[in-house]
Amino acid sequence: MADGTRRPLIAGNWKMHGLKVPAARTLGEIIEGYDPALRAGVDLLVCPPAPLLHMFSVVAVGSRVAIGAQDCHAEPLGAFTGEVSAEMIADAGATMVIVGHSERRAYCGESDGVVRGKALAARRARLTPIICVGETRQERDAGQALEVVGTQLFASVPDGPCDFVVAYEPVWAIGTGLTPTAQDVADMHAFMRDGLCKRFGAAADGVRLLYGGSVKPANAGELLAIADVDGALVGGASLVAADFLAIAGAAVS
Ligand SMILES: O=C(CO)COP(=O)(O)O
Repeated sequence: MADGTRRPLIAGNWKMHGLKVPAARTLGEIIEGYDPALRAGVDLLVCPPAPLLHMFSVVAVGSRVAIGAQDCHAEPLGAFTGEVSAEMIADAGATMVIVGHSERRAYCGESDGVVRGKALAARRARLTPIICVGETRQERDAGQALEVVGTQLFASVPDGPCDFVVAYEPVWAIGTGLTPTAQDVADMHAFMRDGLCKRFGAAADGVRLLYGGSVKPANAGELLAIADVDGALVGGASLVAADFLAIAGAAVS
């Protein structure tokens, strides 16, 4: 549960889902459902695939639903075929960007150093990075979850201001319907908060720590009630407006 000074954030990571007509319909439903009661207590962010960023940003103007990207390149421009810079994302109207998602770490070989470079690029372009960390099943079973996440966090988060969000997403909980116990999430989030406070001092109290991995309307209440869980990074359930809004509702109830 956010402690009162941190406004909860419910972020939808659409991954590689979304063609413009049905996607615009879903975004419209999310905007419509973001009623005054939700607006008073929770921030909403939708992260569509890059080709939809500009359209989504235009559609969302005035709605207070924020739009974010799923990745960015570390360089502002250059000969990097197929890549999208943080500046381009900001230019498209987005305000946040996910970096270091475990799917990119696994499929694109992104190291902590690469992720830190992307977080710095986000800062340069005045985007808020959502820096993702999380252990594999094997690492958790070996009792190494805290150590692995602590190392990722330390090496992926850049020095400087506390202008970032962190998402703890256990790899084994993503898209599987499995979630850690409430105690395991509480322990991990307390551990991350402690690590950030040791490094950044009191400013780290303001950093929002999201949980991600099989968040659904049915389990959102329990997960969001955990101390130091300041919101959720939602995959599959964010593709259905009613489910995404129900998860947001759980953040304010
Ligand atoms: O990877 C995720 C969000 O970034 C989580 O995905 P699911 O909610 O589909 O498990």
